[in-house]
Amino acid sequence: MEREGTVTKIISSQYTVQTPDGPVTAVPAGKLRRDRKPVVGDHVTVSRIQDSWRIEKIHPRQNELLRPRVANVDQALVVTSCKDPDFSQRLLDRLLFLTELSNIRPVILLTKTDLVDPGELEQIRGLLDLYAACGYTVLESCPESGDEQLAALLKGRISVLCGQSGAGKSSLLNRLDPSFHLRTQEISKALGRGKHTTRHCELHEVAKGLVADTPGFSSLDFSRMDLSGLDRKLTAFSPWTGQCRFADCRHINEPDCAIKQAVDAGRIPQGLYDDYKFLRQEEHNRR
Ligand SMILES: Nc1nc2c(ncn2[C@@H]2O[C@H](COP(=O)(O)OP(=O)(O)OP(=O)(O)O)[C@@H](O)[C@H]2O)c(=O)[nH]1
Ligand SMILES: [Zn+2]
Repeated sequence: MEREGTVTKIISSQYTVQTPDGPVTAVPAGKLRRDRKPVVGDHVTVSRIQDSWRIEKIHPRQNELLRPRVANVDQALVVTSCKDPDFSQRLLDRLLFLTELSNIRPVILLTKTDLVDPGELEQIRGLLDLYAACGYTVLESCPESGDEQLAALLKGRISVLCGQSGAGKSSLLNRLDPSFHLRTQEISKALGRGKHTTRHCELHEVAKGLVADTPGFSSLDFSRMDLSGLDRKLTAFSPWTGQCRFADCRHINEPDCAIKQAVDAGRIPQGLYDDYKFLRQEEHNRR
């Protein structure tokens, strides 16, 4: 008997695989133990041999996040608070860059809208409207709002959350599923495990989707990253890809740059472009 499923949890060599008939505990076939071990999020084929299940095959990965180790991430919820911590466009941009560099679709999720006065909220919403206009999905989540839109977005997908400490990641997941506990670095520090913890990430069912219990992109360090493909991966730039005069345009100082023209026309948020430019120049200076 064979089944298709998704790996949701790994404890030493025991893999929990969620199948349409429910979870099974499986052990990878010998060749998978040697070469390419399954990770959480992997779509696999399991077969039943007598009383035990074996993972026979790992299906090709659509993407793979290294920290936490999760494959086939459909989306990263970029949790951005209005206050405590203060709204930061620069941080938002950097998280968008990181998710898109990893071939993961970002969803911008604004939280703590109740903590700012109406004028400030209007300003933040106005800015995020520009992100929505250039292709990003933008949602708000707060205790009073109800989270139907967010639930619909999670359903049937694998999601990772990211965002500053205190931005409201665990709060919003707890609203959707009171049993959910997001693991944080603070917790592992408190337990004295430091950053070398080898505990695996686990996927939990929330709103009929799977959500990683460890936040992603905790490091905003771009210094060892290859940013050369960033412009082609950015949702905000994608309508203009290939329209610059030079095929290898970096969209910094080049003439007839379609990206710079789109920024000047207000089609790409100026701040997002400035943050892009800053990173590319920083990368250039390191060489
Ligand atoms: N007023 C208000 N407070 C909120 C809201 N969402 C979260 N909080 C509060 O903000 C604080 C931090 O929220 P958490 O959900 O723990 O934030 P987190 O992103 O999970 O933080 P880490 O665990 O440090 O990564 C908590 O005291 C929450 O009660 C909100 O929409 N409105
Ligand atoms: Zn250009």
